[in-house]
Amino acid sequence: MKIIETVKELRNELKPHRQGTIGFVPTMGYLHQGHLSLVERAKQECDTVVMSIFVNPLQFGPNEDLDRYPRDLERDAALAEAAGVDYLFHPSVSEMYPTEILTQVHVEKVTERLCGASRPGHFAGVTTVVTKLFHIVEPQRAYFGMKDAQQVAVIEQMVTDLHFPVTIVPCPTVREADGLALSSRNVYLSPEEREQALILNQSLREAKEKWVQGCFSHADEITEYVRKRIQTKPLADIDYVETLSYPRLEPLGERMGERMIVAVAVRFGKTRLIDNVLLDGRGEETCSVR
Ligand SMILES: Nc1ncnc2c1ncn2[C@@H]1O[C@H](COP(=O)(O)OP(=O)(O)OP(=O)(O)O)[C@@H](O)[C@H]1O
Ligand SMILES: CC(C)(CO)[C@@H](O)C(=O)[O-]
Ligand code: BAL
Repeated sequence: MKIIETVKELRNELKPHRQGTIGFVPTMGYLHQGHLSLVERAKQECDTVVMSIFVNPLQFGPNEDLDRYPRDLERDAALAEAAGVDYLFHPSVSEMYPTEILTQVHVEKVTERLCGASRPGHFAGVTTVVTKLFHIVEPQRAYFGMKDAQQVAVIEQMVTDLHFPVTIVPCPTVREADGLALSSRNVYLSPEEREQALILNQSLREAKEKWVQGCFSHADEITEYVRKRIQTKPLADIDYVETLSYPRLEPLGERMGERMIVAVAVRFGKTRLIDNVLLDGRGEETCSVR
């Protein structure tokens, strides 16, 4: 595996690989099995696998955890290499943003709710950096986790609207044995917070079971069920619980959608965790976006 820090060098290195399929796994590092599952899938489908590790300042709000976001390049490089990554792109902030950036990519509507509402500017930061990365790597396939289901919907929309020649491959959320979705931010949790955070997956799973059994008559009932279950945990500070259509992420209110997502963001102390479940009759594992 080669570790590359500049755009120029990566473009040069990738030239001979352009005959085959290039698969791309963008990340912010501090790798875990969730990231590695994306690499595994890319290895199955592509000739060359590029992973980026870049903690993108543009997608963090002024009071968010940019400075304390966990970083460990040495450990990440060992994990990426063992997983079979061919090129690890790890640019500096000045390499990615050499001058003040005056061009940004904004996706409308699908960015209005959920994390788009609670993290203003976040998705413009994501779509802008992903556009830059796509232009640098020029992958045929790019791999994203459904833990960030809104991110998948937003990037799919961008790629469709702007004719990016890349296929977005959504991959299932990888969880700990007890159900907690793997996240780099889990390292911030105290043992007590971690224990109480299990309510996210528990309440979403229960909601899915009840939905399958026909216990809910409309979307708002599902939201209320999950909200009440999460509220039983004293350390849980709810940012949002919503049941929306997927991938358009439109409110359903007193209706049911054919394909819905129940998405949650909850703070435990200073740590904000997200999780979701798709209600589409086909199970979360299918997770195609369209
Ligand atoms: N548990 C997981 N299962 C599958 N994919 C995941 C998981 N966690 C993250 N990913 C995916 O890995 C890619 C990089 O995500 P990122 O580096 O932000 O990791 P993260 O652990 O989600 O970090 P954080 O939760 O702190 O935002 C994204 O496509 C994300 O959806
Ligand atoms: C896609 C991404 C790497 C863009 O910075 C980030 O949002 C992430 O890690 O999900
Ligand atoms: N996984 C999304 C990146 C972020 O939280 O900023």
